[in-house]
Amino acid sequence: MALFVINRYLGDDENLQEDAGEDHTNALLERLQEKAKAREKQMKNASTKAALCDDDEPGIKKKKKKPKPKFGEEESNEVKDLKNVTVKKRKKMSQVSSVELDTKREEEDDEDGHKEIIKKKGKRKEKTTNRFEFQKPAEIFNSELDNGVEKIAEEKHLSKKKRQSLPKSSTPRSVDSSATDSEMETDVEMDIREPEQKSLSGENVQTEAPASVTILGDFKKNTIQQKVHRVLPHWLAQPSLVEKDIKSNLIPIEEVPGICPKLLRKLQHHGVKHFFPVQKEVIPAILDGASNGLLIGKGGYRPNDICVSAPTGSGKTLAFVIPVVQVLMQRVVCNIRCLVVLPTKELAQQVYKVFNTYIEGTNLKVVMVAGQKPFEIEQASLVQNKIFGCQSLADIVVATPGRLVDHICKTPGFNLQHLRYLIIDEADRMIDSMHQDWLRQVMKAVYQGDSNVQPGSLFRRMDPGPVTANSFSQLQMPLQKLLFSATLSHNPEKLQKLGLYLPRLFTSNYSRKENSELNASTKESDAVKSEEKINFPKGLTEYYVPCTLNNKPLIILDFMLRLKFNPVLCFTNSREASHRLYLLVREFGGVKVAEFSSRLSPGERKKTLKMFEKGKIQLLISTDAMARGIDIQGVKCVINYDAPQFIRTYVHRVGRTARAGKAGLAFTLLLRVQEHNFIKMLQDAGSPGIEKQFVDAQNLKPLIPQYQVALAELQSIIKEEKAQKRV
Ligand SMILES: Nc1ncnc2c1ncn2[C@@H]1O[C@H](COP(=O)(O)OP(=O)(O)OP(=O)(O)O)[C@@H](O)[C@H]1O
Repeated sequence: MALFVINRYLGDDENLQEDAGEDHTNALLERLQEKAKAREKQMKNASTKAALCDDDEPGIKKKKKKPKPKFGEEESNEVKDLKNVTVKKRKKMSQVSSVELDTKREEEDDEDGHKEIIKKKGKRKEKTTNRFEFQKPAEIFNSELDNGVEKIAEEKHLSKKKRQSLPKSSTPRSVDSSATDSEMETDVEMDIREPEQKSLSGENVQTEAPASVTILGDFKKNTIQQKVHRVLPHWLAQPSLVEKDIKSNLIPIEEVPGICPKLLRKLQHHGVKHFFPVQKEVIPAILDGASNGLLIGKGGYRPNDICVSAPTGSGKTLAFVIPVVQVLMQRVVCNIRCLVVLPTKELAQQVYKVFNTYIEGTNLKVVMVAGQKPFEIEQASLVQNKIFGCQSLADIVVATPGRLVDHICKTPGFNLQHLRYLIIDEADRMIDSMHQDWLRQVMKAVYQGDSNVQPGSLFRRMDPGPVTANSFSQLQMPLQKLLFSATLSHNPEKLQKLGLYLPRLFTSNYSRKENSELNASTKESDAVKSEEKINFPKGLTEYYVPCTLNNKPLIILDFMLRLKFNPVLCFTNSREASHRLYLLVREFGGVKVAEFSSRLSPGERKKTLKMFEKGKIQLLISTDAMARGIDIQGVKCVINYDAPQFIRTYVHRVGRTARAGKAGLAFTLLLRVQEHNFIKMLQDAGSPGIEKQFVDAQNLKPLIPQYQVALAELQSIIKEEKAQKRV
């Protein structure tokens, strides 16, 4: 019976009858023992793996005892074992792949019955524990399990001791470096991290998935080149160099080729015996573009457009006035051949004056349309109505963009079809004002007569388009754009807005080293640097004066009364600030002061400028209306009462002194909070260096009583002004 039961158990019942005997009984018993051993081993493995999963929890104490498998449950235990192996493999895979897979692994773990673990533990802890599982050799892990919680506690104690004995820097802290010591000590993870660290340094550590496992979607970390290196167009990368130092690079006017004797005499008559570096380079280039006369370019080709970037006060105005006057002197019929566009009325007035000086004694006529005079008067100065049609009265028009567009749209006979030169002064500022649409209007006016040109006409103007054999077969009446600024952008995207034709760049913002670097491999940072670098006038000395909001006006008074700076041009950031400071200094007394801002009418502004030029005003307080281009002889000192926000503004403000190779001083009053950023802005722009200039508080003390009185006066004046405004 016993044999029968054993045979049934071993699944041999069909042989029971045939093999009955003593040998057979012994064999059966042996097999039974083997089977029992195998089952015991399986059970042991199963319980170990279950404990392994439980051990994921911070409290290993929670290790659950697995119910003993019953007969007939072997198969299900094997399946469980297989599942455990799969979980391990998956975890190994997840370590190899990126963090992105973590979420997926969480889901997989969930499916495998590890929900509780994931819920209870933070993500950081879970990752650490998982890593331990794959990297730690199985023997260490099993022995820990065998010895139970007590052994682990013992090890914890030992490892803590070991850590304490190690120097701080050598204590390995990988993931949990941010956690506090107390946090780590309460966590069993720290105990098991010790062997992990050891295994990390060991050679046999298996960090990759086993060869039998195929990892789908595995990837290697490739460094992707994210930055697109910018390559400057050749004309920007290879500009013509304009020397920065005016004084040591003067050239006698006779040595510059192509200037007619009449103009040379005129130059000498006005005290110009030498050309400045920018004039030496640019005048011949403009003359060269018209070497075949006014109506066709050199060799019949359209001449290159020209961009000039040279420091403030370096003589850019004369660099375009002289060649334009020389070329236009050849004209027979009066038509608008040159249009100069500038941002402000005052600047237009100044350039108009220079043109007038050099057209004297020729048939040329220059007209200014900048809103200084009523619109009708400007119209009458531009066009004359005759029996046979409208006749232009101007060869050269100097204009501000707004007024120019008004005349293009509203003045009958205002004709730009014969325009030969379009000069854009303060070009960077004019690019910024492109939203006014003035350039499109001008170009439309220049090419509008295209369809009306007679078939037999010798010269015609075609809308610029692709260069074809046909476009070359016609003689083109060229339009050449000339751009000037002290802070001309070298940014091709910005310049592209101007629709330049094969431009040539003349610049002082340039060094040979920088250029060769740019040329070899135009790194973006280099390109940006060269783009932002600005040249300051050689004779300029820059200072900044640390101040507080309260002592700012006192510092200005100290400069004027004690240090006797005269004449001083002082800039504020708003017309209100200009007005208040003007009133305060006026009420304080002892200084001839005036203000210059849009508060004044154009007439008042003109008068103020004249008085300042004549030395009748010691301190002129202005907004940025005067920052650009204004050329006032003898300004020895510029003070930035308010620090400018942009480097371009700073460069143009301080550029009102140290002009034409002379010396000049620039002071900027800086609040403590402004100092760092301001100095950095200047350094980035390539300033030769700004020095700190302290004003002794003792020097300001004697001014305080009178200053208090002036302040009280100022308050009542402001109140009155506000009341008047309301009425
Ligand atoms: N060759 C020269 N010889 C003597 N003086 C000159 C010469 N060229 C220009 N100047 C004088 O230098 C001063 C500055 O010239 P200009 O106004 O043209 O400078 P700019 O480069 O246009 O300055 P900004 O960028 O500030 O407009 C003017 O007073 C001008 O008369």
